[in-house]
Amino acid sequence: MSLPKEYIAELNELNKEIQSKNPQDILQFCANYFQGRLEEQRKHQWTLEAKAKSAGLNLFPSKAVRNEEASPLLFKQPFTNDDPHSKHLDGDNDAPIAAGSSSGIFKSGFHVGEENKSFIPSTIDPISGEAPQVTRRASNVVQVNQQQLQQHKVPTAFNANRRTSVSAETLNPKGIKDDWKAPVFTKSPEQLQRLTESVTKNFLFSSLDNDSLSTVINALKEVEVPANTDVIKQGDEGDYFYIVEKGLVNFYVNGNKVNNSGPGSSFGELALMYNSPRAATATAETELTLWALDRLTFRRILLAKTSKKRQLYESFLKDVPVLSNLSLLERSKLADALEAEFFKPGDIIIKEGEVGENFYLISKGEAQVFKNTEGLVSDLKRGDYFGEVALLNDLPRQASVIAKTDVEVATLDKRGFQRLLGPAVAVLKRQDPTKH
Ligand SMILES: Nc1ncnc2c1ncn2[C@@H]1O[C@@H]2COP(=O)(O)O[C@H]2[C@H]1O
Ligand SMILES: Nc1ncnc2c1ncn2[C@@H]1O[C@@H]2COP(=O)(O)O[C@H]2[C@H]1O
Repeated sequence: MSLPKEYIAELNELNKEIQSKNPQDILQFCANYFQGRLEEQRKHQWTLEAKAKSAGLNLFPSKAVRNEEASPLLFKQPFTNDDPHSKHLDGDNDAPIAAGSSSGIFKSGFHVGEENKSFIPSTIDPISGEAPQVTRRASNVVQVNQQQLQQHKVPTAFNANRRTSVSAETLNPKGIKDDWKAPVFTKSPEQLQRLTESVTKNFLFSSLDNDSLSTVINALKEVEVPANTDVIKQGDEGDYFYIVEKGLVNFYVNGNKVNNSGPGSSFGELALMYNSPRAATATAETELTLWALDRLTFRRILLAKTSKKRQLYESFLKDVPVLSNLSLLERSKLADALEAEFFKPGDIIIKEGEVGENFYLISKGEAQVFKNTEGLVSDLKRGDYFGEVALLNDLPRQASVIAKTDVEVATLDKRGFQRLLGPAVAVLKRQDPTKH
């Protein structure tokens, strides 16, 4: 008997993931991977079912009596709800969405291409780890130290090799009622103003509608961290996601400095997204002002929103030839960062000589490339890309790109381009149209 096609396709994807991530704990990696795939598929199915239902169709008649409030999910979870591994002290029992602990989608600077890695100094963590005292500066500003941060870090017996936490509660698709309410930390007008500035600098928040944005802003808690303090320790369980308002943070993996980040950036998303141990130690180089978002609000609001985009773009990205070397996880992260833009026939999408800020993939329609000196140089269709030359070489736009029909593009800004295209960058460089 030959094996089912879908099974072979899944295994091929998994093999690619394993090749690119080279995980140490193969079984845990595979478990996470398949749990992520299962959840994606289940969510997709659930969305289809909900859409069909609103159109008066019943896609799955045998499930017609499903009790939505009690069980929003269409398929059975592989582990039961009372699986001991799904319990967290904060009552959060959300499930992972994908596998691996690689670079984040939310902060610039990780996931840099090979050529950028050489800029990262390899220094040893100089941090003493001594815990200063906790002081309260104002009722709604908490000054923390390691000891206090440690209090958030629940299971003390946390084991990196434990089975991934799984339960019936996932990202809670819209419309499903439950008792969860995001925390609210009252803020002064001055805090609100500072927070709004930090939040608007962070592209993660750009996809939020007004309600979600206000939920997140309410739920953020201001945290002051003294210099030389570990905000996150590699291997711990994830509790908070952080946005940096002021100061500098260094990241260390196995004692080696791998990265740093400053105001407007964010960190601590990987463990919350993938239910994996913290991938790095984050240490305050200077005194920090951070905004902390609890794990559940992060997953329920921020992650749920980005997942929508993921569903929208993932199948398109699979068919883009230049991205064929990207792993499933890399494609998911790219999908999260893409924004749709629409053009009418004759619209100038890119103008020769201007400064380049974006990279484009055509998801619908056709466009044409013109050079002032040569006229029409090429035609572009769905799956083609443009706008890479200026970004790769720090040059002005080398040609104009004009919509021939109605065009929809998926666009990525410069930071996303450098951070998220991974192995595709080498292909883009090889195919540079100005060098052929
Ligand atoms: N090179 C890196 N590898 C892993 N994590 C990094 C890196 N640079 C920055 N980080 C951040 O460090 C954080 C540590 O906690 P998380 O794993 O939750 O999320 C991680 C990322 O946000
Ligand atoms: N022959 C060509 N010369 C220059 N740009 C081209 C050519 N063919 C296609 N292009 C695309 O047109 C884009 C114009 O903006 P960029 O220079 O950023 O990137 C360019 C390429 O993606």
